[in-house]
Order: sequence, then C-alpha cells, then structure tokens
Amino acid sequence: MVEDTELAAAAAPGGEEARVRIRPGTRIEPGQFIRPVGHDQSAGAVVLRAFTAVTATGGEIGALATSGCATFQVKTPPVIAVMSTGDEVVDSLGGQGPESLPYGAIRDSNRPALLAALRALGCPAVDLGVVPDDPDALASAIRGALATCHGVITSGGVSMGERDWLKAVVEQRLGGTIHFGRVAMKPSKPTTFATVPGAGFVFALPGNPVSALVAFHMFVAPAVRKFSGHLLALGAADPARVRRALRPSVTAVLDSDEIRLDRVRPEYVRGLLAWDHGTARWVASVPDRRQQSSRMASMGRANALLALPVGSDAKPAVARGEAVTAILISAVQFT
Ligand SMILES: Nc1nc2c(c(=O)[nH]1)N[C@H]1C(S)=C(S)[C@@H](COP(=O)(O)OP(=O)(O)OC[C@H]3O[C@@H](n4cnc5c(N)ncnc54)[C@H](O)[C@@H]3O)O[C@H]1N2
Ligand code: MOO
Repeated sequence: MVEDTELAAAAAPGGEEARVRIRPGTRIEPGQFIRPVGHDQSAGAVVLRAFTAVTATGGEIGALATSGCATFQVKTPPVIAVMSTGDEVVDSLGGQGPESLPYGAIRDSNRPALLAALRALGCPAVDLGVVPDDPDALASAIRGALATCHGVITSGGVSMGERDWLKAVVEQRLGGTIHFGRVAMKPSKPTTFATVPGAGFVFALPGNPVSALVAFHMFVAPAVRKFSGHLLALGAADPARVRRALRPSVTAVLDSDEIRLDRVRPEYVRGLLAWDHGTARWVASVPDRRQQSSRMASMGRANALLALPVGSDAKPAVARGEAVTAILISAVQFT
C-alpha cells in the first residue's frame, strides 16, 4: 500500500513520485491485494438463483451487471386500473376540486390513495377517474380497463344501497363470478372480489375511505405480491409461511390505552409500529383513536393494522402491554 512507501525521487520538485521505496520491515506477500481475473465469480457459478427477488438493495442488479448479464427474465407486477364511483364523488386530482363543495358532495380521496398504494408496491397503475352511479357507465369503464389491464380496483357502490350497482354490473353485464362479497371484518365488510372470464379480476372495495384502504392492504396487496412472484422462491411452503410472505406481520406489545374489542367482527385498527431499542421489541401504538371508517386521517399516521380478535364477556378488551399482531402496511421508520 502507498502508506508503506516513501519517496525515493520526485519527477519534478513538488510533483508526483518518479520512484518510491518500500519502507524497511514491510511484509509483502506475492499477489497481495491483487484480485485475479474471475475472482468475484468463477466460471459456471450461479450468479442469482431462479426466482430471486429483485430488491431495493440494488445487489441483485449489481451482481447481474458485473457478470455481463444485461438481459434476464423477470416476473413483473400486474397492471391495475383504479376508479372511484359515485355521483357525489368530485375529482380531486389535477386541481379540479372546487374550493367549497356543494352539500352532499365529497372530494375523491380513495382513487389518489389507492393509486399511491399500488405504485408503492411497484405496480403500474392506470387512473380511470370518477365514474357515476350508472350501470352502463360502470360496465363500460370496467370492460374497457380489463381490455388492457390485468385487473380493476373500484371503490364505492358495493353495499346494500339502491344505487350500489357494482356487484350486479360485474355479474349481469360483464358475466363475472363473485368469489366473495362480504367479509367478517371491521372495517371493509362489503369487500368484493370477482373475476371476469377471459378478461381479468375486479376488486370492488367499499366506498368509505378507510374501508377502501384497509381492504387494499388486506386483500389487494397480498394478491399483487403473489402476482409479482413473491411465492415462487418458497416452493411448496406451508400455509403459515405463504401468509407471512403475502401479508407480512410481527407480534408487537401494545403501547396504548386499552382497546375495546368489537363483539361481532375482528377489527383492524390503524396503528403505528416501531422498534423499541431499549427492550428490543416491536411496540404498537394507536396515534389516532378516532377510528371511524370515514376518517382517512386515521390512516395518515399508520404503518400497520393491528389485527384484534372478536371480543367476549371473558375477553372484552386488549390492554396495554398485551401482545397484538401488527400487519405491516408500509415501511417502519427507525428513529
Ligand atoms: N344495509 C347495509 N348497509 C350497509 C352495510 C351493510 O352491511 N348493510 N355495510 C356498511 C358498510 S360496513 C360500509 S363500509 C358501506 C360501504 O358502502 P359502499 O361500498 O356501497 O360505499 P358508498 O355507499 O358508495 O360510500 C360510502 C361512503 O364513502 C363515501 N365515498 C365513496 N367513495 C368515495 C371516494 N372515492 N372518496 C371519498 N369518499 C368516498 C361516500 O360518499 C359515502 O359517504 O356500506 C354500509 N352500508
Ligand atoms: O365495513 Mo364498513 O368498512 O365498517 O365501514
């Protein structure tokens, strides 16, 4: 190393070394610090195993690049289109939202939120805008999207109201099959999943903003991960490992006042998961106790859904310090 040398002769006064002398006593092995050609990867070595995830580390791409492997086969995430539905829903994208809304109108929060959440999963997301509560308009928007996309996410119009057309449109106008249309969970009970033969899939999510996003993280995100190949490396894994791969969760200690358990449906509370350096444990808090499904604000500071069981007389609440399952819905910030 240059630190083990001293100047013997300079090319010009104050200039670069013309000759250096290795300091006496320096141990030098032949070939020391010289990486031979082919040292990083020997011929025939496997650079990346099939089904390796290409991650944000950059390491997989780097390993392929250094091996001269410029083209390789990848499984790409699905292309999904997103629409909001409802006569009362006013487009909020592109600055078109009016400063003050007429009575009975609401700014579209679901579509921007779902587009952002999809893109964060690496999906190319197609924006279909806001579609009115009209069966013809809904059928033609979904049909058109399925002609070019793998699937469509809608929100709104999926419950029991007179103008909740989604299920009927998918079944009757598009010839789709509804695989499930009500789920025992709070929020997001009317979450609906359907497939249209030869065309693609439809996730019809509830209109309430929090319900739409919780349904996204509970159902759409795992489907996107599966489509994107997250299970390929697992092979024939047991169901628990499959669940963990598609819907990552950790066990955390509850660090909030007691939470009353719903007596009918398991509840998914918007929580904040953090690593506690002092105790080396995951801790989960509830930054916003106002958890109504209309309040998108309760999602704003959440990075996890705390999966709470149905309550009973014997177990009416979960108390501070108890263990809860926290389903990750975004990256954990380390502070
Ligand atoms: N008879 C029953 N009625 C309802 C039930 C039930 O089981 N039986 N379930 C309730 C539950 S739980 C939910 S959740 C809602 C979901 O209803 P929809 O999916 O039909 O949603 P909408 O009625 O269209 O909208 C609900 C609410 O959210 C507002 N909304 C809709 N889209 C947007 C958007 N893009 N951005 C912002 N806000 C939006 C909409 O204006 C409504 O206020 O059904 C219950 N009913
Ligand atoms: O299931 Mo709804 O999402 O409670 O409001």
